[in-house]
Amino acid sequence: MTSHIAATGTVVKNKAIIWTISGADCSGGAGIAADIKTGHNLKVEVCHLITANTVQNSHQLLAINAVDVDILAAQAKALTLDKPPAVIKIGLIANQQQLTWLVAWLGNIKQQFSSVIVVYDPVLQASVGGRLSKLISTELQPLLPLIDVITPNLIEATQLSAMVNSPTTADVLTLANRILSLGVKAVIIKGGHQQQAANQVVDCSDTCLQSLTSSQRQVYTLRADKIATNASHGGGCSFATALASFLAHGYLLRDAFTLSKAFIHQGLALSHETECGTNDYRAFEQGPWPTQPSDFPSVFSPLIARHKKLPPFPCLGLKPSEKLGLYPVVDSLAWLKRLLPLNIKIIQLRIKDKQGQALANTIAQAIALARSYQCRLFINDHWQLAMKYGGYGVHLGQEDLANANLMAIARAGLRLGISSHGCYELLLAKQLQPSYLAIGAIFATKTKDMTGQIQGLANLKQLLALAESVPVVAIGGINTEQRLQQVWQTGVNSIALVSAITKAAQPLEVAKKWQAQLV
Ligand SMILES: Cc1ncc(COP(=O)(O)OP(=O)(O)O)c(N)n1
Ligand SMILES: Cc1ncsc1CCOP(=O)(O)O
Ligand SMILES: [Mg+2]
Repeated sequence: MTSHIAATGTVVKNKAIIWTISGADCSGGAGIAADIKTGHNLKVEVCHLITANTVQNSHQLLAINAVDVDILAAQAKALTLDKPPAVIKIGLIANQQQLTWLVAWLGNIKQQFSSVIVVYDPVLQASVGGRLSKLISTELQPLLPLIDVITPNLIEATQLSAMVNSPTTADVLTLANRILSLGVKAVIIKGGHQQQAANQVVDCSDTCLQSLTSSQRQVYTLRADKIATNASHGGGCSFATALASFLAHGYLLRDAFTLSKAFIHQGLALSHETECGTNDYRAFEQGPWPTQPSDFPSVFSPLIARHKKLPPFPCLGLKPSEKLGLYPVVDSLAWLKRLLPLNIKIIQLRIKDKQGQALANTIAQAIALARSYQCRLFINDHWQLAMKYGGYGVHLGQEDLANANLMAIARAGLRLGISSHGCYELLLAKQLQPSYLAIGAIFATKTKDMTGQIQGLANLKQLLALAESVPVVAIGGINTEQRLQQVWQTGVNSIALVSAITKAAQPLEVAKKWQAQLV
């Protein structure tokens, strides 16, 4: 959402704009129709450039009439002046002329609007059967370096990767790596096309491989059970447009991917519920912005695979509906000594500038001190020392998790709090069954570099719903009473503060006053 000041002086919120460059399916299931419905449901404005008019029904593709490239060029020119895109989603490219124009035009638009993101769903075949495009996959090569995210299914991914290597059977990651080597910045390979026998649960995993730097690649794998329904016409188009919409709203790729998979799961589940015994191939059911935890996928990662047998971490010992309230995060024993007498229920020691014996001594004393006040003390990062000195709990970030012995922490009976920045990380952390989930940064903060990871209040509310019964701590930039109240009203269990207390002129007064507001 962007905003501008209107002539009246009021701030006008503009909807994010996406463009879809794709074919029209007269049966209303796929292509432009799906894109407009998805964009509408996901609260973006959709401009559409139609590449071809197709004649198809639920059973077959009968004809295709490609649109003249001059019309596409004129539409692009007119819209660039009026409604510049945040994200461009490309679907059907009908022929070589369109491809040649698109490659030249995308090169220009990316220079003109450096932040524009291009999502490409490589539609060559119609799902009702028959070729939609005159192009063969090798001809797509010049387009690929202009693409930020490509979203092939397994069959399309195999065809694309054959440009790099002979099409031998390969695992999904090998396919994804080959596709990245063609110049796209990220690939999401959709695994939903596996066949499903009656009453059989089929795992439907989608894999995203993102190139972060020339040598660094990041994998995200999301799993859901396949839903048996005939209402999946346009599901692929809807997935790519959902991704475009969430990216246009400013979500990171990992979160846009997670939300898009939830959107598709929700739509398939909706149609499954209303299925009435017909075998007709029907349009994918478009639902609203996904919020139900049951629609969200599970995260699969090496960390999760290593922790299949991890028991749940101990809970925080709260009475039903009791909240932790104020959660000061401080960096010294001196701060603990000042704050613990205030009767706070939770506090964190977050030391970044000590090592060796000095660090160990501080942590040992902190644990003993907090115990004497019966306060829940979480030690940030230093889980071995927290275990060694019989601490109450540890707080770990997502990067810290990789190097921590979670089984040892759990077996030692320590509580675990985990940081998360968005829905992908929240779902991952939740699968480890922590004692609490932290969500941040809610607002911009000077305490830690959180570039690209500011959640805002609306997203915090959505993440809270996904956390279900796990207590949520909000953190980051909560430094005014107004912000404190806004965050508290979302229903979080606790609010963590660093600078609002440690940089306050009268820290104890602030801590007391704010603590009294969080009941
Ligand atoms: C309550 C709470 N939430 C988040 C954090 C951040 O932890 P992490 O991501 O590991 O970053 P560092 O604090 O280690 O810089 C936290 N400490 N506490
Ligand atoms: C450690 C951390 N993790 C997410 S935001 C943040 C810093 C919070 O500090 P402040 O309360 O001063 O904004
Ligand atoms: Mg940490």
